[in-house]
Amino acid sequence: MSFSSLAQIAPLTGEFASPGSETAFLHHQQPQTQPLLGFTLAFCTLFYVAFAVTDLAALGFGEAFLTLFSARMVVALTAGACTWLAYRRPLTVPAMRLAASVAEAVALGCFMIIAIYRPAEFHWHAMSLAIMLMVVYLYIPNSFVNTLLLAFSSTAVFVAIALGQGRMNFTDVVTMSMLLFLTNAFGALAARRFNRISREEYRAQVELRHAAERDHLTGCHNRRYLHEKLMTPLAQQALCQHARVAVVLCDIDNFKHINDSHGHADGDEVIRSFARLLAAMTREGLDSVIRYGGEEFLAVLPGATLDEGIALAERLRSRFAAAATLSAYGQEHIRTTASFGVAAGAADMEDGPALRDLIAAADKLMYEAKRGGRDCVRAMQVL
Ligand SMILES: Nc1nc2c(ncn2[C@@H]2O[C@H](COP(=O)(O)OP(=O)(O)OP(=O)(O)O)[C@@H](O)[C@H]2O)c(=O)[nH]1
Repeated sequence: MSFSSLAQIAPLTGEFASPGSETAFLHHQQPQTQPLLGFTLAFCTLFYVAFAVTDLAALGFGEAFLTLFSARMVVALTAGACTWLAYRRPLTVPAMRLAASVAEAVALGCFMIIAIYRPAEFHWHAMSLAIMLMVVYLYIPNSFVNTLLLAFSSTAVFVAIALGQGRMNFTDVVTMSMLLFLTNAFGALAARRFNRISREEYRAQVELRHAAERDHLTGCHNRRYLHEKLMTPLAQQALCQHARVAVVLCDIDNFKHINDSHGHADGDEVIRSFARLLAAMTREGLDSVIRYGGEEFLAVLPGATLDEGIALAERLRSRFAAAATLSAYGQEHIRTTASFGVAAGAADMEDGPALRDLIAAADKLMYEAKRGGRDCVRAMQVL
């Protein structure tokens, strides 16, 4: 199944409907979103503090000014701490969202105090709130639901304060409420659009990577993946963490005969069923299964001993020989066998053999198995 069909985007939020896809996306975005959170909070904090000048102009120096200044300082400290965390610490996605939500809630909460202390300027406050809402919707990375809750609840509180103070006439309150509602509506639509576009872009990237690294017929990795992901010095270093490695090279027996007698479509079915068996018998996320040639497969088993490699090959051999593949049109059962070459060695960069040497050894062993009558396993420890 393709990633597109798995990773559906929810129409309401613009986020992936499946939590697994959403988490994978957020992890992928983390290196960009964390500095963005830090930058946006630092930038907004500067303005928040600078606007203390307007408190001074409106209230003069006194108790009310100092109260508002303290509120602005609380925002600066909270946002400052979150900025520091965003720049200095490798945050998890939930931690980053918590930091964003806390900073937003404190800033919007303190803004309500400012509105209460400066009731004569509600028109200006409404404009400031509209700008803050846009920042919340578009610049501070957070989940769509968190964003919506914070933005709508702060708007509701703000309108309630305006009504409670009774200094604005009814028409102004209605106009202001409608304008703020419009700000929220367009903010939410823009956030949803941004969510959708960034996820569609990510999905396209995953699909492209998948197409470049996978074999179309079986879904197994292809030779490009083997060379670019498993045989690089970096991959070899990662392999060294496992101390040892085994490889199993498998080749379906007399495959040309299957093609000749049943046709290529049935031949494809046999290849697919062998690939499914191999994928089911290897460890997901640790072993790599590669379609090495037409009817040849390679399994790379990090951490496996020679005996473990042989055990896997034997299990595969007996299961495949016993199983029958249903032909493409479901009319026949096709039976065949496979031959295996297993090579294992230490994954030590200095002294141990490289993956390339193990594959070459397994290849020779597989041909020995062919010469030995097929449907058998040949194995060797490569020092
Ligand atoms: N149906 C199908 N056939 C393929 C595919 N890739 C390669 N082949 C065929 O697989 C056959 C492999 O034949 P051979 O290399 O002679 O091997 P074999 O008949 O399995 O003989 P042994 O390996 O000696 O047991 C060739 O006829 C290829 O055309 C594929 O994707 N689908």
